[in-house]
Amino acid sequence: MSVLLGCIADDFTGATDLANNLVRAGMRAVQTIGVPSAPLDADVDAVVVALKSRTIAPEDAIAQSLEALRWLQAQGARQIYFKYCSTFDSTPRGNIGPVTEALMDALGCDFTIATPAFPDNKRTVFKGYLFAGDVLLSESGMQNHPLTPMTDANLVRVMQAQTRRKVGLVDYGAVARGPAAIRERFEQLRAEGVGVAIVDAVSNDDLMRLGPALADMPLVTAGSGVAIGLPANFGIAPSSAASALPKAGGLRAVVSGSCSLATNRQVADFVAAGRPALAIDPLQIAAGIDVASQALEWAAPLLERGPVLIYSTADASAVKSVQGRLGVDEAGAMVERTIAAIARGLVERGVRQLVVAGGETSGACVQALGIAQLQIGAQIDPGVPWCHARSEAAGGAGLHIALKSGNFGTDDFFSKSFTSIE
Ligand SMILES: Nc1ncnc2c1ncn2[C@@H]1O[C@H](COP(=O)(O)OP(=O)(O)OP(=O)(O)O)[C@@H](O)[C@H]1O
Ligand SMILES: O=C(O)[C@@H](O)C(=O)CO
Repeated sequence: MSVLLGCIADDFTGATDLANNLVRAGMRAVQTIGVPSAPLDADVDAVVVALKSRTIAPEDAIAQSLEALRWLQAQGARQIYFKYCSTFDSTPRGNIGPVTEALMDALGCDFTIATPAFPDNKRTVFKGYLFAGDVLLSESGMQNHPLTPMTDANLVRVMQAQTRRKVGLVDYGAVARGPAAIRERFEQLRAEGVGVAIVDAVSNDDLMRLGPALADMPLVTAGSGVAIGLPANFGIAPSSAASALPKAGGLRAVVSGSCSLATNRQVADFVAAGRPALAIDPLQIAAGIDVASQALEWAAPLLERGPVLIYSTADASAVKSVQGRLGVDEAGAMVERTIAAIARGLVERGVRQLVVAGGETSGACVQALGIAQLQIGAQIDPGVPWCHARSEAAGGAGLHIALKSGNFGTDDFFSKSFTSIE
């Protein structure tokens, strides 16, 4: 079984986001948790290897990405896609630039693109400037991100600061004229010694015009948006069969460790609807209280009438205060461990439909659940599909799981997720 498109994603929810767009465009896709140790045993068109490499040391991100590349090549991948965040989360140290460069070297490729455009989630690129919603990236709140503050929206500058290859721009003029004009611009840039081209795109039509121009490129680097234009290059058309999953059953729950604005609204909406919800307090975890067991005891009698929500989600000032007392990394790790233990306990108690909010939180939960591979199903909201996976915590049985990026999803996401698979 040979895959067509081999993808490397720098975080878990981002991997699901990419796989979702591929499935919507007709590809059958699976997501692996880390680089598998054995050959793929699924008949699919695309594989997304999910790493947790966004904010680790650049040399570690390179090593993990190259290991993923080697595994994907061994599965026959004809084109490689490096997926990063639609808000281009990175610092001058990386990891977008260094990983791109290492993949280019390994593939012997002298030219690639970089575009985080994802119009379905209001990420657009114009004249090389990235917008999140109606404002420049650097005014969107991302300038205050604790790990990857994005203070410059000019992606040519941002990318140039993290790569030795020359960075150029395929601007909207070329993109609007279609694949031939885009290819012509690629050749012009290549002749000027450019190795990485930021590409403008403000709509899905732009991404569909970009797709054919990428058909012969060994490496594509992008957010998830560019993926919508690639399956057609392999003769694949959208089909609902690609997103078919086994029927969902079992108890329902949501766990959330995301403190993003969208997740805060989603928690408030769930609570306001009068549904059972329990907040967990990081300071109690730090005090040695067995918060996970208490949460599971609380949930047990409510699950039959579920869904229930267990969350550490809090607003920015509450998070800052906890971080001030416990330290940023320590607070994060403690909360992640606790939510992961809760997720495991819920599945051990019969939960088979689980929504997890937050990228880091999802990573911790998927690992605690003993999940190695996710089959991608139908979209709930842009960037977030239901997935199906075998889980050690379920005794090897399958469960449905949705991994939601912090800033994705409508306010009623937690309730509507479950009605969407009834
Ligand atoms: N109340 C809290 N106080 C301090 N830290 C918290 C609290 N709740 C969660 N955290 C930590 O904050 C981090 C949230 O990151 P996570 O990636 O899960 O969500 P996100 O940033 O909203 O999602 P994404 O990466 O998809 O945008 C985790 O490390 C989590 O453990
Ligand atoms: O591209 C995005 O915005 C998401 O898939 C993501 O990577 C969030 O961490």
